[in-house]
Amino acid sequence: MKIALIAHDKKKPEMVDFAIAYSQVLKQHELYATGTTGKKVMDATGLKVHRFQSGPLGGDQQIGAMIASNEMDMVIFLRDPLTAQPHEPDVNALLRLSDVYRIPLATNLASAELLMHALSRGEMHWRELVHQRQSKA
Ligand SMILES: O=C(CO)COP(=O)(O)O
Repeated sequence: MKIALIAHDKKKPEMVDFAIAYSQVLKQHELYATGTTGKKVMDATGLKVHRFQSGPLGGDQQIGAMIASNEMDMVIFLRDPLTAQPHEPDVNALLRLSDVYRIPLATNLASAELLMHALSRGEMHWRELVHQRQSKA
């Protein structure tokens, strides 16, 4: 599965703790991230992460583009609901596209943990069926 990891600045420590706690699950998947989040996760865990631009410089949009081509299977986006972001339209676009394409999306730590448990129980296999159907179309 392709999993996107994104965290706003005040949520980055939470993302790092999350990635450490679930590194055994995450290491079995292809990880993508916005620039700074990806660097922090890689430095803390040693996990391989494909890094896009930083969020304010277009990283959310790059991940959004993957969602729009059905190439992203899960999004963990620890967003900060208490701080205004200069790139709010990009953030909203990413959340919107996740809903358009029915991509499992967690916007806080509690939901992110539920998605990790679902992933380890094999409850995300339906995404492979989506990919198979797409490649036949
Ligand atoms: O701003 C972000 C998401 O909207 C995150 O970007 P960074 O990971 O580069 O800080």
